[in-house]
Amino acid sequence: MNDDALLDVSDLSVGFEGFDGYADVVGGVDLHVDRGEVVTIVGETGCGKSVTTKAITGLLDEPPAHVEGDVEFDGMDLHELSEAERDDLNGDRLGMVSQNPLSSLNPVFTVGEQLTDTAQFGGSDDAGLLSYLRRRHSRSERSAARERVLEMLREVQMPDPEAVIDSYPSELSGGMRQRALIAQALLNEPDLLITDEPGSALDVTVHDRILSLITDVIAERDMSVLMITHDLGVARQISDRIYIMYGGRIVESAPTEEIFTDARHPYTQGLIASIPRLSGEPMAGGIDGSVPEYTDPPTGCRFHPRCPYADEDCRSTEPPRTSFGEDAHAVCVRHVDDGPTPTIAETKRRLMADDKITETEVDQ
Ligand SMILES: Nc1ncnc2c1ncn2[C@@H]1O[C@H](COP(=O)(O)OP(=O)(O)OP(=O)(O)O)[C@@H](O)[C@H]1O
Ligand code: NI
Repeated sequence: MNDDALLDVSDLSVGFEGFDGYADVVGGVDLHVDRGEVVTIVGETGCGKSVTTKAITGLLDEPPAHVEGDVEFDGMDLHELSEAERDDLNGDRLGMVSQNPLSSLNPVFTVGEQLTDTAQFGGSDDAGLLSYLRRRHSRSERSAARERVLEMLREVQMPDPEAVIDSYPSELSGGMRQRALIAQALLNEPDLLITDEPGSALDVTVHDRILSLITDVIAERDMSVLMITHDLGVARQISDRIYIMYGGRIVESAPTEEIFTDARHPYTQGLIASIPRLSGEPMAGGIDGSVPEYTDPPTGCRFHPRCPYADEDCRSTEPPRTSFGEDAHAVCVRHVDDGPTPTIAETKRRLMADDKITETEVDQ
């Protein structure tokens, strides 16, 4: 679809078998990240951002997950690769920083052992293979790799890197573990870095520091980045282009500034109206309601139960996708229909009016 695309995802869908039935989480996701481009996926908690990135990087167990669609990285179809080829790619050309550093670092090896393996052998986590590879490589190669790890730990501003390199993950604070993971992802100078809300599990100041670290390392490198965040303000600071996700669907995408000047989807507009800096007086509590139940999702447009413009069409039919220029689109019936065109001001007015109605109902 796009010659410049380093990562090209089309029609990705992910569901999970579970006790409550089949959860139809992600569907119809098309996205691309061009060479040198920084792209974010933004959406509320539970909207399917992590599931999307895990499906892209092959981190979901199938079953219970069912993944369909095409994922191409530099022209290679990722689903066609063997597990070994995939491991090679993952620690080498594709760096991943996950939302939960504890589950990504192995508790039984020191930070130095794990990162030095990554520096020498890429992304394999096969213990047998790793010990074989270690025996085959010389001590001088090992110590050169360790030196590289130390350098990278310094670059991510790890406090006391000489001590940290011989520590176990459990001996580090949450922020330090996150820094170790960022260092690991960058060790082999990946072409694409995928980061899933780095630091979101940490307290606000540590989170802010991790974000500013990520911003710095991105600025210093010519790599492509796919970053997940629930914070539109962060996306604005960092990215060239933004995808807005709701209920496992991409509902809008556009170059970053266009999202803020010309937001076209009522959900995007609601998110913008919730940011104090952008909207003057923000809507208290954001958009009313919560993300859908994936075992029984709303019919038609998944956003319709929360949308201040929803009508019968929205409840009964899948919304169409409308393009605006080359690189922007919105998935909302209002853009092909005669109804009111959503503007941020109008959406905010309606959402706040909805708030009031709910409050009165509660009072009674
Ligand atoms: N392994 C799994 N099995 C079943 N359901 C899952 C699994 N992983 C995720 N889900 C469900 O998929 C939905 C989307 O989850 P996901 O983690 O992608 O959200 P998110 O947008 O990353 O949210 P957050 O901002 O909180 O990280 C949730 O309802 C979640 O319960
Ligand atoms: Ni997530």
